[in-house]
Amino acid sequence: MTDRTLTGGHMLIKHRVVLSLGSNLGDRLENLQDAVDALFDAPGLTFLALSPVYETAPWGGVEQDDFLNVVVIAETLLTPETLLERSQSIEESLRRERVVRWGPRTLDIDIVQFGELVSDAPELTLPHPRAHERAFVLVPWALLEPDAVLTGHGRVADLAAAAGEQGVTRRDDLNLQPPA
Ligand SMILES: Nc1ncnc2c1ncn2[C@@H]1O[C@H](COP(=O)(O)OP(=O)(O)OP(=O)(O)O)[C@@H](O)[C@H]1O
Ligand SMILES: Nc1nc2c(c(=O)[nH]1)N=C(CO)CN2
Repeated sequence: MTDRTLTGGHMLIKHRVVLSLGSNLGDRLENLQDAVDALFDAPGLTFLALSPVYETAPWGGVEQDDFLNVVVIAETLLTPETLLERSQSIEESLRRERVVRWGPRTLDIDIVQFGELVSDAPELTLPHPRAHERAFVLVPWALLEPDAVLTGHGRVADLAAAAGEQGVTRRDDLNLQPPA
């Protein structure tokens, strides 16, 4: 969904973005809450929806603790690069450690989809190259927007069904507040 706004002679394009947040180190719920708050603290990102919290088995073959994952949907006039910088500085401020690929982390923010942009740049691949096979992304996203399409892969609810819900448990006892 794309909307164009004329501001000071510049054409700004509003994109709908889907973000995946995960944590499996420290106070996982607090890490997610801090990340949700920080994402929307600075201007340029408008909150649309937050999924319930899911507890998820680690994906990727590294033996580690279970994650808490959520999906956030927003609208933005930021460029993809600026949104990535914002996400990475939030990860750093939560002292995220990246020792092992796909290993434990206090916070991970992935840009799953940015409008319908497609990019194969290694710094920012869009849509996220592994989102279509990750139940921890697809199941929460499908709950918010079953009919959304993951660009190049199809309907999110169908992809979630194909990925299976095994290892993905909705935790209604864990509450995140939407950003203020
Ligand atoms: N869509 C994207 N969202 C976030 N980061 C991305 C994306 N595409 C490429 N990257 C790049 O991936 C790099 C490594 O990211 P990171 O360490 O978070 O990987 P990971 O979380 O271990 O694995 P994964 O990317 O499979 O979730 C980041 O520095 C970033 O530049
Ligand atoms: N369940 C789950 N597994 C993961 C996750 C995550 O957020 N949730 N993030 C990873 C980093 O890429 C690797 N594996």
